Amino acid sequence: MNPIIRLNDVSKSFKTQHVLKNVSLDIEPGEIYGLLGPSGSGKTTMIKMMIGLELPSEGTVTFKGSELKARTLYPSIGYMAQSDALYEELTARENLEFTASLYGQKKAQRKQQIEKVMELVDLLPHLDKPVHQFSGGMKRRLSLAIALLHDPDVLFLDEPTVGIDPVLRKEIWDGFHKLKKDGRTIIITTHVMDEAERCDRLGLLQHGEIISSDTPQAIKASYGVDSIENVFLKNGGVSLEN
Ligand SMILES: Nc1ncnc2c1ncn2[C@@H]1O[C@H](COP(=O)(O)OP(=O)(O)OP(=O)(O)O)[C@@H](O)[C@H]1O
Repeated sequence: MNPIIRLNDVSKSFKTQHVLKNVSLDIEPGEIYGLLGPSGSGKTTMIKMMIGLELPSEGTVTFKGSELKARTLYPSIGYMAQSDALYEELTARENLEFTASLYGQKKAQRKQQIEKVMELVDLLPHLDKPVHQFSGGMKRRLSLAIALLHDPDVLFLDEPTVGIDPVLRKEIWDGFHKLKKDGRTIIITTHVMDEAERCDRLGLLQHGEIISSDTPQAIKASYGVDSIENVFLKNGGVSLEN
């Protein structure tokens, strides 16, 4: 099977700072792939390169076997950035309507799709509330709903559950697993250990390098530790959740 995304010997520098070094990675269709690493290890940079928002300094990135092209890429991906890009004065519905109009969704289809994604993130009762009245966690969930609105087959989620309590986080993860069952591919960055364990495979980033890319079980077994956190500690790193 061809990978959805392939990073081939990718390095990225900002001026003299080498953020990623010789990263090679395949993301397979239908998997939930987690990028895990300490703050500043390059997770966001890597996601941005996968969707063409940053260019590699060296190496290549391909999407479904071809070089990245906005025209083919953007209709099939959903991206949730680390900071919410919401219109605070508008209601949740108006924010969603605006995005749906950019994707050219028909009015009849829009209403149903808006309700479906708001249900998934447990915000349906707040559809007509202005966004400035939302809590931080509600804004994250609305951003996630926006990323899902055009039914993309590949989702890039940069710390989607920051500020979301554990109960709701579990519900959102149940939603991710439903999307996966539907055949979607999900690439997600996280600092949270219980989320890491819910991924099919993990890429562990440390000092700009992928130190491991495998299932959580296989990674723990190869380091002889009982938690992913301990893989970093054993590798001379720091705790991830502080
Ligand atoms: N546009 C940029 N210009 C200069 N430096 C940048 C730029 N984007 C990222 N960096 C630097 O690259 C490094 C990696 O940043 P990145 O945001 O990818 O890390 P991260 O692992 O996602 O961190 P966090 O978990 O804190 O979000 C950081 O030192 C950051 O300051």
